[in-house]
Amino acid sequence: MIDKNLFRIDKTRPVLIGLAGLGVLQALLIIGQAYFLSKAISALWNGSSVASQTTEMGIFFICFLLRQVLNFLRDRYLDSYAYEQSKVVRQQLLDKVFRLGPNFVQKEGTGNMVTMAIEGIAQIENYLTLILPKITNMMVIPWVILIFVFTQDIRSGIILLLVFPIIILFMIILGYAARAKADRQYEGYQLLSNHFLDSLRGLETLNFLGLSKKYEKNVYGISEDYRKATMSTLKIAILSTFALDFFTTLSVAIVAVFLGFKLMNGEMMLFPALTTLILAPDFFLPLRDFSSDYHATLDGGNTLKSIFNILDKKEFEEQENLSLDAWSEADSLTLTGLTLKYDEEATEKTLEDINFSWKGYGKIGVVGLSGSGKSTLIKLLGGFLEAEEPSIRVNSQLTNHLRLKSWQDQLLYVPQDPYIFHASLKDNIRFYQPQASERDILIAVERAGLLEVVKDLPEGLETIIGEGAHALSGGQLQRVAIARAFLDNNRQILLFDEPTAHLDVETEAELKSTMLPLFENHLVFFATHRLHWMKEMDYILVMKDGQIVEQGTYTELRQKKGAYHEFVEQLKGE
Ligand SMILES: Nc1ncnc2c1ncn2[C@@H]1O[C@H](COP(=O)(O)OP(=O)(O)OP(=O)(O)O)[C@@H](O)[C@H]1O
Repeated sequence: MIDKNLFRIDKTRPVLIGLAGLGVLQALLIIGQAYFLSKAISALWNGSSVASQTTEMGIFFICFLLRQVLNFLRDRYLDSYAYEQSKVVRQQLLDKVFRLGPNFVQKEGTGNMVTMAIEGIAQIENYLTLILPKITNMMVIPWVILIFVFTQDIRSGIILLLVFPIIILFMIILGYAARAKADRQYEGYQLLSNHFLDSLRGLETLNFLGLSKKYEKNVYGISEDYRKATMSTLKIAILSTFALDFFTTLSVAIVAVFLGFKLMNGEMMLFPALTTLILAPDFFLPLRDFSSDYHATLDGGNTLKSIFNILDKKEFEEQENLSLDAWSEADSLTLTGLTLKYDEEATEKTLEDINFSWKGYGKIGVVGLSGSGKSTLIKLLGGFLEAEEPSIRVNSQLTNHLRLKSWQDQLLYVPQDPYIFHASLKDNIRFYQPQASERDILIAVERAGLLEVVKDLPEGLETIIGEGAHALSGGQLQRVAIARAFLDNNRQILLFDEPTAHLDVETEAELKSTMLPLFENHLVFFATHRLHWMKEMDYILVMKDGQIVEQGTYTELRQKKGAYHEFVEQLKGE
């Protein structure tokens, strides 16, 4: 009955034990309330004066007050416990997502990850505050009350005992139905999050293609499905509350009827009958509480399950930490028979039998048709992806991925579509070098051909760019990423993935003359379709269908008239 995932949250066990102890205390107070109230009423019934019952009434009120105080303190503690623990879960989720890398987020869907980390965590907080006390109350309070009822009237005790499993059975049946519905609802919710973000991101394209109306209907359709799934979960929730209320009320009524008969036949005194009758609804109350909140907690339970599924995902294998000082002429990188799949279940390998070796500094061009695996190779070198077997050797260390601190500390990666943070242009440029001076930033800006752009910006370098702020063109964004590279000369390994794809020929030519000196005394991997860069490269890798089909210097490849030559001809023909 208890969600196993709860035990993966820190301190759940001691909290549950503490709550169980509180449950016993609560049950004793409930009994105290019923006992002293019945005592006072039966004494009054038997003709005693009100003044003579002040002690009983006083104890009744003390029990009542203590219950409220206990509930208040418990809720306060649980609020802060749930808040702290959900914060921990969020942190664990974010840490894990960072370790799993961008490919994981792409697979799961950014929208889904964002809602999971924001709204999902709020649902977990709600789940923890509701579910923990309800479970413990349900497991403790009815049994303490039942023992007491048996001491007062065995027949009433038997009735309560018999009805309890029937109600539990109903709860289980309806709970399963509700869970199935809630699972569907959660799937709908994930789909909706991803779809909504996807549509927002693609708004420009959709508008351009005249498809925005169609997509609007699509988003509407998905949100309608989600609404229907929610309503159908609610129907089950309402049905189960009704069923539970019906059964408990009926059972209390049966107890009352039997007690009434006994009273009329003179087989029982008013005091025990009244105590039993007052306690009967309290016997069922924890069950009703649990059931009425059960549905409200299903979302939280589902999110917790999804987050733990992510936390259990296999990470890049731990490697002995590579100790690599600044990359130098003496260092070497070797890939031997390297294969890679994006998805473990996929049958096709994205990179296959990659063999390549390099020592020291150098400029390595990576060319190939679209989809040939250039970006994948660059991502592997950036430590975002993992090879199937340990087939990467950095100096003497063999590894299957390059997510190694001393490698990544030297890395500078300029992707096809660089990410620009919502921050000033200046902060975006000095991303790898937060301490860089204004003067150095301006030099980098000039070398990246951004000077004119900076002059046109309303607040120059201080202009806030990125989402929700001043928008830059694709080419300008790429130049911001290149300026980052100009600014940080300490990073020895430079990875470029189509860094000039969005630039016009003139701007690219200008940039090329400033970028090439930057490549000196660095290890550079430069993936591109623009073949004029290849003349400047020391070595070229030609990729096709995930394999390096040819490699060598520019002159060697030109003379060979093999795959590179074919590729050049193919591009000319396009
Ligand atoms: N995140 C991903 N998950 C699964 N498959 C992927 C992913 N990214 C790329 N692929 C697949 O891997 C193969 C190689 O893609 P890659 O992006 O490396 O090619 P590329 O040569 O860089 O192409 P382009 O020049 O168009 O950027 C393609 O078949 C692509 O569909």
